[in-house]
Amino acid sequence: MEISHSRLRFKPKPGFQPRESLFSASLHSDSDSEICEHQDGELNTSGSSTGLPRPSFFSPIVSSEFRSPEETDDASSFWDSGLCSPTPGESPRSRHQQERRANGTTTPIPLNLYDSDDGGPIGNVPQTPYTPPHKKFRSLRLYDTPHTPKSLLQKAHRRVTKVNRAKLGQRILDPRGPQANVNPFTSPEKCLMHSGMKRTRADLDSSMTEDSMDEEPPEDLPSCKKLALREINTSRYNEEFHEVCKLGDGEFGSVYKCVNRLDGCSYAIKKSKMPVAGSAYERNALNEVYAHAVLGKQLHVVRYYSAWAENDHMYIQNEFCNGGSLADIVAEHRMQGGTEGRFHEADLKRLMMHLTLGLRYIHSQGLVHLDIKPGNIFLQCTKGDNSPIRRLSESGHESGLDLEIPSDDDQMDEEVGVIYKIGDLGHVTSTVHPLVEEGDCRYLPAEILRDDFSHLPKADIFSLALTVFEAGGGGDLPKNGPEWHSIRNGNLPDLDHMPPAFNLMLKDMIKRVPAERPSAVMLVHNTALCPPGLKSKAQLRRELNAEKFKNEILKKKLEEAQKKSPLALSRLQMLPAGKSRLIGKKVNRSMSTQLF
Ligand SMILES: Nc1ncnc2c1ncn2[C@@H]1O[C@H](COP(=O)(O)OP(=O)(O)OP(=O)(O)O)[C@@H](O)[C@H]1O
Repeated sequence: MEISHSRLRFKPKPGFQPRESLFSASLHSDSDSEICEHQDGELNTSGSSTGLPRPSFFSPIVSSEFRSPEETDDASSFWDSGLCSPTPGESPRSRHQQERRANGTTTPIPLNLYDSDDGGPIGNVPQTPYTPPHKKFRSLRLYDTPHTPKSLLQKAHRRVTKVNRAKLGQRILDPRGPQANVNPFTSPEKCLMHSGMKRTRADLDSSMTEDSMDEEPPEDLPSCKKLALREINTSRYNEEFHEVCKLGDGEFGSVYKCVNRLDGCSYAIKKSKMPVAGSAYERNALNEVYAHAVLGKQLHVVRYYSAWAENDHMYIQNEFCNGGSLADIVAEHRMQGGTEGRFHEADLKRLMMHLTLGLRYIHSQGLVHLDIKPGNIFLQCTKGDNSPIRRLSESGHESGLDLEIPSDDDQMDEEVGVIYKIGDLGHVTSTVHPLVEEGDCRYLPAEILRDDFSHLPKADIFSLALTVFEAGGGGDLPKNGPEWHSIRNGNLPDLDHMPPAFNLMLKDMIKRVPAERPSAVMLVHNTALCPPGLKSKAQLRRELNAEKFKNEILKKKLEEAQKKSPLALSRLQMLPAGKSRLIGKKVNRSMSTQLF
């Protein structure tokens, strides 16, 4: 199977005009916005290989006239980094994908294209040059996110009051356009609460489809179109956070450890490397925010606090994971080599269980992650040693089978040791109407490349197996070639330090036929992860509660019986169990006998 070709699926609307060429009309000629359409609405962007020019509507061009020096630097460093071509008209994402593909680190990405800004009809964008965000827009922020600290809400409220409450009120009630985003991943109930009106799952699902994203919403429903980021620019980063250090760089953003000036807690704040407002990245960045807002409440998913747009950059405030990423640990292990160069049995089982619980939660919300890999797994080390490596080798070697099975209701403070968390939700999509952007090809199952999205949760299961295999010392995973295909045909070498049941479970998880792979729910109960007799704290707590409940019921029954007939009961209580009467058994009524 050929796995390195590039396709971008695109459904042009009648009267389509590339947005970038519209808002940067003063800077670029029309030739920049040439689009080459193939049959079936497929666009070929790999201009170099086909001789076809690339489309320009992904170009994240923001007029430098309107950028601050800092922004200009950020943008130019992005160009310099080689992640994106400064050539007008070239898609930064497609260019990056080409590079990753050249390095063999990714597979073709059938990216569904929309208007880069609001997913809606592009033709209704006023044909005026791009104007910088007006001051009054600063007062609008993503204040309705579930985890925004109260103080920020109050602060935002105060600012709103200062600006002009009456005017803003008019804006919020303005029927012409959206005043707050509608999260496409929220459940119908939440959306109902948000909108104050009834919406069915079908309504919501349809809001995720390509076509409906381009349609005008019905009059009585809140618009699913997005507020452009530049409309909700605010200034929070320096005002509310003290930047401690850079934690790392990703494809789209840099992540910084920051301390909130008010609550004194550390957070990981991801800042997009380049201005995303109006670019192809805006959709991706918003997708990550939507997913985090819906999923960030589970112990094994990196927690989300808030997100905002600042200088057209996207900022996402997440839980700070003090143990770094699993990829860092795997890299360290490799350097150590030998038997030290891998997770030991207990650690590997723990890793598998935590990630399975995270996936079980994500899948239960009707969503899939689609980019499970060591680089997207983060470690939280609680109580004591902050060094995950030391902690891991200690628990693996000395404490034997240190397996606890945390459940959703387990509290963080009860956990000692390492907690694994699923992060980087940029690829998350709905299972009902998926908009699939493929993740890292090393962890990707073959069916995704065939555009078979009928069992998306099983794609996560496949990636999880390979992630665990790598952490268990399975070695570098192939990016393509015969080995890549061999794994997709169900051939995974055994991890020699793991029991046969565990190796069998990994093999089940990578089965060729996705439907035959176990679900996350099944994995949680797999005896290879949860041996019989080994009960989690939560399980023990549940059983204890059930016994307490039974006791309460028995007590009540006893009290009632005592009230009804205290004498009879006391007699009964005195009788030995199983025997009603010792004297006069065969006589219908008791008789008193006179001895003298
Ligand atoms: N919550 C976090 N806590 C601690 N460190 C983090 C956190 N999130 C990210 N990092 C660090 O920042 C680096 C980059 O983050 P991340 O991978 O999420 O960025 P990205 O732009 O989404 O990358 P990509 O899309 O290429 O996977 C990570 O490798 C990790 O070291």
